Amino acid sequence: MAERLTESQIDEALSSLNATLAADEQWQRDGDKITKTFTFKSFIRAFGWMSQIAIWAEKLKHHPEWFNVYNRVEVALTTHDVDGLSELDFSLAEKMEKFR
Ligand SMILES: C[C@H](O)[C@H](O)[C@H]1CNC2=NC(N)=NC(=O)C2=N1
Repeated sequence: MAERLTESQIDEALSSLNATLAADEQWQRDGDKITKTFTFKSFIRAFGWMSQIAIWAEKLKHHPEWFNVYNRVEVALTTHDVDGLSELDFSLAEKMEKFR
């Protein structure tokens, strides 16, 4: 089972996740979640990306909270099993960036 990360582990994981991302592309901390809004060229690009991520989510057994309107996908990652953030949230976030 996933383990709940401590505050300092979260700070470190978030810095590492954001290290290669532009200032306007950064993940944000929102309590027990990390969040980001992805914008694509079209709805079909957004939905194609969501389909790829859905397959990874099944593989990782870790699923995003997300909301899609047209070319925009608002993502929130959290680990319900530990009532907080775990390594899985950061692994899924990395996949999201990789397939972006
Ligand atoms: C048994 C199963 O792996 C768990 O219920 C998983 C499924 N997907 C999950 N996804 C997320 N985001 N948090 C969880 O705690 C979680 N738990």
